Amino acid sequence: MKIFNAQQIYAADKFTIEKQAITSDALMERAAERIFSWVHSRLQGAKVKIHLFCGIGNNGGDGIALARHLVENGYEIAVHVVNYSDKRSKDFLINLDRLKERKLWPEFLDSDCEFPEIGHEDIIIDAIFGIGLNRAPEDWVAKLIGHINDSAAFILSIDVPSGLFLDKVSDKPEQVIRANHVLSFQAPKLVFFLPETGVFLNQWELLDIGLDQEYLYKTETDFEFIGKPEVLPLYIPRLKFSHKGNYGHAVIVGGSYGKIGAVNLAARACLKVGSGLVTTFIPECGYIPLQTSEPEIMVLTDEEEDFISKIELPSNASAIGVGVGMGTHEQTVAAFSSFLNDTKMPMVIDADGLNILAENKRLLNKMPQQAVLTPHPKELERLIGKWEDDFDKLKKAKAFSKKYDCILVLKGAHTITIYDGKGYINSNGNPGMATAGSGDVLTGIITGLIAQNYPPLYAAIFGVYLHGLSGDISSSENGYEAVTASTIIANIGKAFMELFKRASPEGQEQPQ
Ligand SMILES: NC(=O)C1=CN([C@@H]2O[C@H](COP(=O)(O)OP(=O)(O)OC[C@H]3O[C@@H](n4cnc5c(N)ncnc54)[C@H](OP(=O)(O)O)[C@@H]3O)[C@@H](O)[C@H]2O)[C@@H](O)CC1
Ligand SMILES: Nc1ncnc2c1ncn2[C@@H]1O[C@H](COP(=O)(O)OP(=O)(O)O)[C@@H](O)[C@H]1O
Ligand SMILES: [K+]
Repeated sequence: MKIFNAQQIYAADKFTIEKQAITSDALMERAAERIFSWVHSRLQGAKVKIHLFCGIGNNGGDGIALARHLVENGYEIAVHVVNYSDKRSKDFLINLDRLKERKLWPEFLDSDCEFPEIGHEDIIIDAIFGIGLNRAPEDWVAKLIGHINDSAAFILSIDVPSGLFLDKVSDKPEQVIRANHVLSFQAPKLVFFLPETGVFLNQWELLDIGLDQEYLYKTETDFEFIGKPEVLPLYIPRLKFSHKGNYGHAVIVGGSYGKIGAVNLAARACLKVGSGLVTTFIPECGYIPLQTSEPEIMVLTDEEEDFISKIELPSNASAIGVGVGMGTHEQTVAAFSSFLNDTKMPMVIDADGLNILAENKRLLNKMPQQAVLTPHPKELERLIGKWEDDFDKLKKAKAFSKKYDCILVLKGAHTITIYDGKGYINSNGNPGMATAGSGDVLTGIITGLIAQNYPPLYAAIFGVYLHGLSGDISSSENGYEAVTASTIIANIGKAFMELFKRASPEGQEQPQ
């Protein structure tokens, strides 16, 4: 699903109005009707007090139009207009008049007003600012936002939490609404997924307001939200008359004394995503534990007991995952360096592989084309340097990916895969996955997919989704705390099965 920026949304709005020959007020009415039916289907006329805080632009207009629907359906409401500017939008004014025609007079709040009392069981509709926010709110508006946040009432934000910019991080977090739920129009916003801005909302949902589909389809975006519909077409089916030779030979290079487990996890993940053959290349000390615990996995060893000093691959290797648990011994650095000189095979680089690259930046130019790098935030910082905020991070990551022709997988709650100027934002996964070794599993998954001939970008996008889905199945069975890297591996099979379930008319999923 595409993630549009504010300019693109405004353009879609304009295009839709022209093509459908409707007024902008009709589009606002559509938006308000969608919000109303969402609220009404949940509250079912409950006698709960609803405070609507409405700005004077179109976001406020949505709120005012919603107020009319609520009052016509018997809800107990209080409408507070946050009068932060004289420049009221046309559709705000149209809807204000309609409200007044129904004998409902909003309370106007300004810089020297008293803020309304809000009970902790009340509901707040936040329609102060939408995607038009372009500067920090004035002091009194910021204080009002603080007052709303402190109320402990349930906050439903319209389109975006008010005070949240779409293209930068607010330097004053207390000036942003902390929404329990956001009803956003048509498409998700990038800010829902970044660590510094996503914290302002618990959940989000989309409301279809009928923006022109052709326009949305044709408009190229910088970011895409990756769910099941996006990953399914990437899947490569297994063929009846195939044999293990058709599914590639994945090699995991890594491990050091005390960290052989990382290789074990990555290699098991390679197998579980369907790699035909899996070999590990590890220091001698890992031979017996790995060979005895994982009969399906072949083991090659370094001459050194505790670390890697010279990397050698099986002759028919088809993809390499390098770096997990590898350490940064100087002989390992030398081995990795000459390995990069000699090998142009598809490669996933993680953990100490990334740390070695960051310490020896000249090696970056030796990476094979479209190498997949899977840094967590600290590793990313070592590679691309410090960033000012999450938007700057994305900009720097895109520049890095372009410079070195690599695919960057920025791991986090919403992992973002970057390539060719575009970001693919993963939709699933959970905090249970913040556990030792879950990144090693991801490295194995992506390596195992590339070994089977998935193009590296698709392997990264598909692999990240599959990893998140396996993590979600793990937590749904055992809770967040009990998710371990091994349970994620154990659920990869179920994750594949889940991918091929389709929704039945009743909304229950069935196998395809
Ligand atoms: N296609 C869609 O998705 C549809 C979207 N719709 C809705 O429209 C919303 C966008 O509406 P909007 O453009 O009127 O902007 P909004 O956020 O209400 O701000 C109002 C104005 O405030 C100003 N301003 C900015 N910052 C400020 C500040 N700190 N302090 C004071 N003033 C400030 C700035 O004007 P300026 O003063 O800069 O000229 C700005 O224009 C969108 O989020 C959605 O809810 C639907 O109605 C239907 C279809
Ligand atoms: N809060 C979270 N929500 C979703 N996924 C998460 C969360 N925290 C971590 N993960 C995922 O878990 C993995 C952790 O990777 P990493 O930090 O490299 O772990 P390790 O080094 O222990 O293997 C990443 O794929 C990341 O996206
Ligand atoms: K809002």
